Amino acid sequence: MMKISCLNPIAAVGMQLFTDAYEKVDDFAASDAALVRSASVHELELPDQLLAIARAGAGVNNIPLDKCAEKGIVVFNTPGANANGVKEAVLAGLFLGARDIVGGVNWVQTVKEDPNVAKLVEKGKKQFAGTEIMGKKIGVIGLGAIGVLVANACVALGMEVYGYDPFISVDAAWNLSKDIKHIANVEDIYTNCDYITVHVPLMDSTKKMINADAFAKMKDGVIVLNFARDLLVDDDALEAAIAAGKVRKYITDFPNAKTAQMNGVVAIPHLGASTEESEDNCAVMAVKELRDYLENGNITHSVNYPACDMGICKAAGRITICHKNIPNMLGQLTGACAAEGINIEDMTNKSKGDWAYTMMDIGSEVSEALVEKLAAINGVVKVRKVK
Ligand SMILES: NC(=O)C1=CN([C@@H]2O[C@H](COP(=O)(O)OP(=O)(O)OC[C@H]3O[C@@H](n4cnc5c(N)ncnc54)[C@H](O)[C@@H]3O)[C@@H](O)[C@H]2O)C=CC1
Ligand SMILES: O=C(O)C(=O)COP(=O)(O)O
Repeated sequence: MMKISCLNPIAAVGMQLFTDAYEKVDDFAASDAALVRSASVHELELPDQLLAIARAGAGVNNIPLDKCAEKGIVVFNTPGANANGVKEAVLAGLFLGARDIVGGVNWVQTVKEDPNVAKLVEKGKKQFAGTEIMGKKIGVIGLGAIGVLVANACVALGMEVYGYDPFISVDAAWNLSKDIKHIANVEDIYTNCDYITVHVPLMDSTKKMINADAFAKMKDGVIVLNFARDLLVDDDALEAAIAAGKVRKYITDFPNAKTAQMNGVVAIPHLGASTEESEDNCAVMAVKELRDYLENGNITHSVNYPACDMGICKAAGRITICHKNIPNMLGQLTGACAAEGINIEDMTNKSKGDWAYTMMDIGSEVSEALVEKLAAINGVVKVRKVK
């Protein structure tokens, strides 16, 4: 029986997809596969028997991807499954930025006991007035699942939309409204836009991408939205930019010890994906990915191993191998089969960066001897008898 642990609560509609062949356990150390949302896996010891981790969500900066790859642990995420939830939260953020709705709502609480509250409201409201969104320029940095939805929604709101993503996927490009201005140099977003919203993953290359240089180029009174990850923004530079009046408001779904205390910051408690729909979508997609990997060895939406799909095994046996993407691996893998007198009926080999994955359907049952031979090859990190 496969043991599954959850490092965060995962929506029931997903968990129900596990059959009787699975057992839910509390102990990560005892699990064959794990599901996670935002909990950090970095500090956890990765157990030897762990085959896969599925992130029910998009961002995988809470998972040690390289460490997992080295142990043959395939990490999945659920691209796009919570994108609409985040888009709607970003739209809420836009409206919270345009007028001081948060300040106004908080102020009403301070005068709510006054019998003249209705009159006070009319007198006091001007301090919370703002601007309209229609006709303003917004720059969307990162045009993936979320960025595309945000950009298109902003077009529908009557905004002038600038989109920047040097690595945009073909799918995302197809889905982008033709009214969006394609920006080749992110500086054009900084210098032109009234609103800037960031939708890129947190990686070494994007850490603190919104820094003092970026703020310096922005228009005075710009509103910056960050529904991606706190570390994309340099907090010290942000504080200075707010103090200087450069940034009118910073709307973030990722408050931290510094930004939560800053004036001019609207701090939302990471609600982007916290909708029933997003939670259900992510859980269902994550559990389906895990099951297909555990039961068939197929990989869909992995972030550290290549996509690889041979459907359901119709041969006598199926064996899968996680290995380094280095020369002569295939020769050695097939050689090991030949040495055992095994006929390979079908096979697939794919690579992604430093790592590769091979699936072999063979004409006989997978023997222990074959597993041992394959596992002994230099560069092989995990061998699994799937059938
Ligand atoms: N607030 C929340 O609850 C949520 C936040 N997120 C965050 O949003 C991020 C984006 O999510 P998705 O759109 O689903 O991911 P995605 O992978 O579909 O899109 C990310 C896009 O960023 C682009 N990109 C990468 N580096 C870039 C750079 N330097 N400049 C411009 N573009 C760059 C990529 O080409 C890709 O198109 C996630 O990585 C996560 O950190 C995601 C879901 C929920
Ligand atoms: O999917 C993401 O990247 C998110 O940030 C959502 O996080 P959550 O699943 O709500 O803890």
